[in-house]
Amino acid sequence: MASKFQKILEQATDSTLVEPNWEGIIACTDMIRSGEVPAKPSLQAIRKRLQHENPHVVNHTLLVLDACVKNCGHKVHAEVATREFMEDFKNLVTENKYDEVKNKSLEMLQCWATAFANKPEYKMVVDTHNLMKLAGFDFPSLKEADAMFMAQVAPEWADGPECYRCRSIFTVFTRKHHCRACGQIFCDKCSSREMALPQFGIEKEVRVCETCYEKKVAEIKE
Ligand SMILES: O=P(O)(O)O[C@@H]1[C@H](O)[C@H](OP(=O)(O)O)[C@@H](O)[C@H](O)[C@H]1O
Ligand SMILES: [Zn+2]
Ligand SMILES: [Zn+2]
Repeated sequence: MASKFQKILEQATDSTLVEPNWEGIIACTDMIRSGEVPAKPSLQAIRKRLQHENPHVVNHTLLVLDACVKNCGHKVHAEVATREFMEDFKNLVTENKYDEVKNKSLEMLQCWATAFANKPEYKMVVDTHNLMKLAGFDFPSLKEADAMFMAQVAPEWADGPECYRCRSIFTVFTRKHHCRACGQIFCDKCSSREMALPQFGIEKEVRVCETCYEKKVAEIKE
């Protein structure tokens, strides 16, 4: 499994990419979020990729990591909030010589530490942030989308025999699909819309259900 994830991760973080490979990034988060690959080996693959000597690879990997933290919930948070992961992540700021890598790492740590401020199970992230602040590292101010992330973390994908909205039973012809916003399971008819989810760091349009789509349209009209 991890090898399939490794392949997708390498495509999503290829050194020749001149802009984010959102298909690849979403494919990584979907594999973890759907449970197709276990979080632990996937985050170890990400952690290893963050040590790559090419700064472009590291920057693309940081985008994958940020999307995983914002979309895959506790199973990823638990892997990030470990001493080993935080030690490596801190080194991206203290050891990496590329400013783009340093700044992106500081921005991500700031967002996570803020989102995890009241979650003792992720104390390692908050402590790392505080220690680096005390050491004089200059953290950027939180982006609005990151503040939204603090309010709502993408829920785990639901499973079930029928569409959450119209209750039609899944068959070989009525396939299962998931809404990237609410994580519920739907038939194609009830989840044929697509939209970006900035609150989860997703800038590419992804599949969402009718309800989440209509909610977003209503918000924009307000
Ligand atoms: O098409 P299938 O072989 O049934 O596989 C489904 C697709 O991968 C769906 O992706 P999508 O939500 O992007 O459509 C995913 O949400 C379902 O969990 C999978 O069962
Ligand atoms: Zn339906
Ligand atoms: Zn939804």
